[in-house]
Amino acid sequence: MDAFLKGTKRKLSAVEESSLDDDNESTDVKLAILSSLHSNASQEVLLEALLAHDGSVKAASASLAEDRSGSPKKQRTSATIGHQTSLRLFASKSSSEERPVSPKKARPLSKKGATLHLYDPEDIAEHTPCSIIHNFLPQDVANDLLKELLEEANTFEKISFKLFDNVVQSDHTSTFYVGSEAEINTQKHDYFYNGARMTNVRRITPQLLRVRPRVQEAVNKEIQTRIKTRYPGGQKLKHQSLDPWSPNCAFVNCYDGPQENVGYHSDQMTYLGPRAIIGSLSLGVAREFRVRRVMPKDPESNGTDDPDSEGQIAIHLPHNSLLVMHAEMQEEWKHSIAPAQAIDPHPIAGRRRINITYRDYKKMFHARHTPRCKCGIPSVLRVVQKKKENLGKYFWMCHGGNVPGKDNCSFFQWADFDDDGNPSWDKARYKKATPRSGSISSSSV
Ligand SMILES: O=C(O)CCC(=O)C(=O)O
Ligand SMILES: [Fe+2]
Repeated sequence: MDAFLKGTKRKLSAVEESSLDDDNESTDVKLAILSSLHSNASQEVLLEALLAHDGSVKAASASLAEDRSGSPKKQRTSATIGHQTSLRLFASKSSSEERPVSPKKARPLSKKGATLHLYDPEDIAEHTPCSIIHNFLPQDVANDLLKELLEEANTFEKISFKLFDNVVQSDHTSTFYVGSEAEINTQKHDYFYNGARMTNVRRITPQLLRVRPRVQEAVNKEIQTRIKTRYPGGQKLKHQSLDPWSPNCAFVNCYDGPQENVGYHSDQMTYLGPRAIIGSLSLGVAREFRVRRVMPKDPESNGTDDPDSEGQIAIHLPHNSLLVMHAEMQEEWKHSIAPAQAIDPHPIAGRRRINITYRDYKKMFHARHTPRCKCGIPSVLRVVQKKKENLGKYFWMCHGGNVPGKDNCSFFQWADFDDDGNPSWDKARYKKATPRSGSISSSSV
């Protein structure tokens, strides 16, 4: 998982109205400001509000004030899963065949500060960067996989990741599965996540292996449907790979009880390449997956843009559903698993939800090929999401500073991929260099 948001440390100054928009403040300062404005709220609630509003103290504060005034539409935690309904019931004419457009062009239905709940696969495909298949596996296959992973999950670990300036533990547990003993070794030695090596890597289990071809086939079909019906001109996106999606590893998460959650983030593209596609299978307790578009900042706006101006969309993920995160997801949207107020216990899993994200680690993005920073470790691949000037440009940067007690070496380099996402060091496949001029400091991304 990627680091969520970042800020540079500065000494706490007086709490002023003007500091509400200061993106450079550290989390501690932001929390202190929020705490002074909402003295009854716990640190946890304040941090959640800050996360939900992309680090904007002003937006977080407004939403906390609204919560306090009892507005029902501003619930931070989700209630138990609702009924299957479709937005199409309310629309006069809405069919994906009639309108082959990118979701970018579709009128946003979600509104600032509100959550739009979607259940229907067509609604989800139309309004989010995802598609979903309900009742994906034959019942016995889904149950066998669930039972196997519940057993595995007894020894999963919490992972540390960087949230603003603080390294925190996510409260849910997870483990990473790869294909062979040799791959376990390379994962443990060559690959870096949040500036450090991963220790908890396991060999893929029989049931994960059994299900993989079905996921592969379904995701490749969904990708083609997406391209034909949703992308401009029926063409794949720029930097999207031409290769069929071929998952070779799986990240498995376990959420035990309604409160275990994961905050808004984009997944790391470092070893998947740009326009990464992920097949995400949900088993056990149904939970809410939330997505929201990352809104770029207009340099003219003097920081008055609201990152939450489109609101968020909740996709309900019942047992045995396959969610495909399509090529626009990691660059243009963020996602989270929201804490729930209540859950419906599952007959096999009880309070637990298992999530498997099948991923396609690309050969040419192996950590031995990707640029190294001055710390001597493979750098992290990111994309400009906020500043309009360089929006959508990819870059490599040092993530060594995510390790407690270590600093970033400030390595920064624009990434160079061709239209099909091949990196420039892949001499056999890379087609044309995209001209990039001038040098730029990481502060302008
Ligand atoms: O649990 C889920 O459905 C999503 C998990 C996730 O976002 C991740 O592993 O990066
Ligand atoms: Fe994720």
